[in-house]
Amino acid sequence: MNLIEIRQQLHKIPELGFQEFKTQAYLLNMIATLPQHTLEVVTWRTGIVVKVMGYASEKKIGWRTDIDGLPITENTGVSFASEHEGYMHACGHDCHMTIALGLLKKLVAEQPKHDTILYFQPAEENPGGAEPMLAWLKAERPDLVPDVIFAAHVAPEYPVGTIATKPGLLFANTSELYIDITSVGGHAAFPHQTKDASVIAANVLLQLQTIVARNMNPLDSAVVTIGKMTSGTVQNVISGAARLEGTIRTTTPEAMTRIKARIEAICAGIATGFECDIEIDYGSSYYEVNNTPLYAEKILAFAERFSQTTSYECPAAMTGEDFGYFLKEIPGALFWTGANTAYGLHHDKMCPDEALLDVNADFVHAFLQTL
Ligand SMILES: CC(=O)N[C@@H](CCC[C@H](N)C(=O)O)C(=O)O
Repeated sequence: MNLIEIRQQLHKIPELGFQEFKTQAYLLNMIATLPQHTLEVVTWRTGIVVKVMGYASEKKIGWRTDIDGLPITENTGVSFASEHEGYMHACGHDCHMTIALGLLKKLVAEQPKHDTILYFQPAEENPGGAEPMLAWLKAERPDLVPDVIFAAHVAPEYPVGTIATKPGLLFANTSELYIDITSVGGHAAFPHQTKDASVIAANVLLQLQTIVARNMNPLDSAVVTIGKMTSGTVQNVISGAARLEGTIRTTTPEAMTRIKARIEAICAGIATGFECDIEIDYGSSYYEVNNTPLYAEKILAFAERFSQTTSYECPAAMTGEDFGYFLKEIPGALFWTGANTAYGLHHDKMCPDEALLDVNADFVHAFLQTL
């Protein structure tokens, strides 16, 4: 089966974090079709670790792919659209898995010098699979912890063959943010008997906007975004409950701590002022993706030499990636790879150019041999 067919089959079965049962079964089946004499395959929850034994190994080289989808209803119109209503591979993880399978096929066909370990990691979007997967590896299978590790992420805005990364910080620290307001609802005509949760939520939303504008050094980038706000039930009832859902992004862990302290102070002040109850939950948080300079530079230099790619030293972005937890403990780097699609990540029409699959399987295979 060629890589385009594999990607299209994976695209049909997106599943949420730690529920990637069909995806895991599909990947295990594909891995089972390969000659097994150099392979060791182990599973961890819905993830898979595949070790390819090197012929004269002096180190363990890791390649990580994420495997989960998003709760988005697909609107691409492609013939191989998601068969799971309400779910979509809108962040390119179907492409990431296919590149990893293409890489594995090459490693089996041509045994590498060094042990090469592929990590099919669940739950990148939510709630985060990298941190618990690495903890399990360290506790139960330290022999499968790599000495160096790499990963790629599709980049809609770049042409296929563009390999973009940078030394140091590439992606932000992230934290989800959920704020629940509980107050007193009632009849729309008797506001004096209520404490309107919609008005309180509006105050919280506006005061949150002061954090980046007034509490952060303008030379430090940060984001506080509320992406979803819900309140009330019907037009003539004053709401007694509201919920704000968002995300925080920072370029340092210290800035994340500062922002959270400000959110808590603002919510405490509003709760006192409006006589209501406000609960904050930070959901899942990811550590920054901080590339080891040596390896980011190696990727860029190799992409410049390799016949199918060009290199671009890109700026950091406020996206998040739980691959940051691997890089917190293990040297390595993540790079963007061009996907040439008009729609951005997490868009319901995001549709990567499948030419990227073979280019990246070839590129990653050739790059890992240089280490
Ligand atoms: C590459 C990418 O788009 N990553 C996601 C990671 C989500 C982190 C978490 N669920 C959050 O929303 O904070 C991103 O949104 O950057």
